[in-house]
Amino acid sequence: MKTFESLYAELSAKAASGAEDSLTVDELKKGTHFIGKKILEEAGETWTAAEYEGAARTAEEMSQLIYHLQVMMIQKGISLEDLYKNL
Ligand SMILES: N=c1c2ncn([C@@H]3O[C@H](COP(=O)(O)OP(=O)(O)OP(=O)(O)O)[C@@H](O)[C@H]3O)c2ncn1[C@@H]1O[C@H](COP(=O)(O)O)[C@@H](O)[C@H]1O
Repeated sequence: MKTFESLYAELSAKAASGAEDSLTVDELKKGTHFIGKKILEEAGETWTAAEYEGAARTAEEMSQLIYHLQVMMIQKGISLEDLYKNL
């Protein structure tokens, strides 16, 4: 099972490697505007799931939101420490 930290490390490694089969690498190439739209999309889907679809579906959408947030972190050079100091 992955954690927030292990996923961030995995995505950072994917970004550094430029792996051609990586959706993360693809998304980073599409840039900030695209990633931002995904964050909005997944945030909305999280809200909808929370209203109408139960905990399991909400957790699934939250996981996708966290993923795209992490892609944006990497895109903008934001470290875990940069994030944690603001929590
Ligand atoms: N956790 C995720 C993850 N969550 C979401 N996504 C991306 O988001 C897509 C699914 O959500 P979308 O909204 O785009 O697609 P959808 O079918 O509309 O799904 P819903 O929005 O309806 O829920 C996937 O096709 C991925 O592009 C993810 N892609 C990757 N990961 C993790 O990142 C790791 C690295 O992935 P790669 O970079 O592709 O190797 C993987 O091992 C996973 O653990």
